[in-house]
Amino acid sequence: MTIAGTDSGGGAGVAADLRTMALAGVHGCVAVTAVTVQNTLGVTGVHTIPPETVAAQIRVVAQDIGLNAVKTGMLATGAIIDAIVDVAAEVGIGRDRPIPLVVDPVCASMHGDRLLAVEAMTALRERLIPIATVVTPNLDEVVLITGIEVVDDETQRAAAVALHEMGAQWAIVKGGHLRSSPRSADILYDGTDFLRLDYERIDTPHDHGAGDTLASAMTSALAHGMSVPDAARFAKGWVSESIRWSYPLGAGHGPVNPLWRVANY
Ligand SMILES: Nc1ncnc2c1ncn2[C@@H]1O[C@H](COP(=O)(O)OP(=O)(O)O)[C@@H](O)[C@H]1O
Ligand SMILES: Cc1ncc(COP(=O)(O)OP(=O)(O)O)c(N)n1
Repeated sequence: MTIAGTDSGGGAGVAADLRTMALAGVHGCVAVTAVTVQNTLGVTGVHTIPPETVAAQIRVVAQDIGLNAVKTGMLATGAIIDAIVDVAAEVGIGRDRPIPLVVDPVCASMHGDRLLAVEAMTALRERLIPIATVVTPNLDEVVLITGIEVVDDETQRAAAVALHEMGAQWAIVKGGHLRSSPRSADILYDGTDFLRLDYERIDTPHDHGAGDTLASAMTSALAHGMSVPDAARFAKGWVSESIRWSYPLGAGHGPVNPLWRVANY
């Protein structure tokens, strides 16, 4: 299941998650948190869904279809986070529970449009991250959550340690925004070992939805029963090729393209 917002441009959020989940061989269910008015140039409107409706979407799917793994994306408000954390305890989602939880702590779009209210940062830090099986921030989110500015490998590792100490079972600090590096390397940490997930940096402005695609590929792999390190390796390869095959849609940042798996270009 993806618990996330919609993107009218179809590049990020629920649309990106469902594309990847389908191609990765799992049936994706949806709990919508917000409707965004969005294209490749940015977000111009947000309409949030009532927290009890978000919780109800999760509950009815858990009770009927069942859940093998869950991912969160744009959550919009602290009240929505509180509702998700409460229903997660009720149906068994989260670390040390039967259903693994991947938390992509989406705070803003790549254009700087706020997707999580400032008041929600405390609930994110103190309630959601502590129940995450894996948390997957980009570097802007790392600063907002931990106060650590990542500039190199050492600070990237320090951020992963801080997120683990906040309660996440595993932390992946994504290096996509570390443009000074010729590689695009993410660091995975479980409290003991660091795993570096390294890939060439692909030179394209069309990377909209990359973070969602990484997290939903990882969620799909966890739903198939893979371990977290194997799921992270799978997701890294998946998102890298999706960026390679991204396309120039609209006047801004076009979407990444998980259809590389099936399309004959
Ligand atoms: N230009 C790029 N080339 C290769 N991989 C990239 C590139 N940009 C981002 N990635 C990878 O895509 C994933 C999403 O990263 P990032 O862009 O930092 O997240 P977000 O979309 O949340 O801002 C990470 O695995 C990151 O390393
Ligand atoms: C509805 C919605 N959810 C998430 C995002 C951010 O997506 P992300 O994959 O982090 O990609 P970029 O914003 O970096 O393209 C979004 N924009 N909209």
